[in-house]
Amino acid sequence: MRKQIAAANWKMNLTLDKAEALLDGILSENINPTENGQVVVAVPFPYLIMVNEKVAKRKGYAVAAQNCGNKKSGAYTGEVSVEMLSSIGVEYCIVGHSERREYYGEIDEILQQKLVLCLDENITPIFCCGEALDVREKGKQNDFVKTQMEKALFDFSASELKKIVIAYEPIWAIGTGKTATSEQAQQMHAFIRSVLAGKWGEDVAQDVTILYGGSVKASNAEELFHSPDVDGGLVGGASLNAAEFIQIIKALKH
Ligand SMILES: O=C[C@H](O)COP(=O)(O)O
Repeated sequence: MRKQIAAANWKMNLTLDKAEALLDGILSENINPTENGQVVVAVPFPYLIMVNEKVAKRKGYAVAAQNCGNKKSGAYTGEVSVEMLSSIGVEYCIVGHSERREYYGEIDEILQQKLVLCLDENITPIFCCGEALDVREKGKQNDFVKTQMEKALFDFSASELKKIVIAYEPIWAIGTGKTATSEQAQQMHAFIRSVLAGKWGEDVAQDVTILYGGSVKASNAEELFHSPDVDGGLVGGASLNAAEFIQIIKALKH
């Protein structure tokens, strides 16, 4: 079975004391994900070391950055390089979240540079794609997501592509409480997998973990995650509550 991932994205929330308390709460239940299961906690840069120290001891848990610089190193004030992330033990990095695309002007070329740097440093990128409401209302969501994939992913070889996790996050479902139905999620995930198969072949497509993100919560996680092409979730708001996120971890396919 492909890797099944419950990924928390804390976004720009929590002070250090609250971040520590939340993490301790998440770790308190001692859930060991199955062989194919992985819990990833994507936290603000200042908390990466603290979180990594706690999760490194736990099988099946890993820390993620929410972003990284698109240059290797140098005079880029305020940026954090992939090499720095790697040097402190970060294993995953979110790339191309819609909030980065929308508020920080991250265009496809920048995202592709970040993906290359992550793969060079053996950090698993979680590449986000997904359409806005107006695109879905026009029925153009498949074309839109395929174009995002073509622009950011299509230059990679099959072996590189297999190291990337994809997160489908319809923008209209992020932080809105309006979750895609499990049918909508499954349809898009199957479509994404068919795009991967068309470019790299069916075997490669079957190996790629595709997460769903957008108002995942304890009450809908199991239904979403049990769709055949949904391999877990990238969870924002509900990951800020330990009890909710623990239920989401438990909802991963076994
Ligand atoms: O990265 C997470 C997504 O943006 C989903 O956020 P949300 O669960 O608050 O809707």
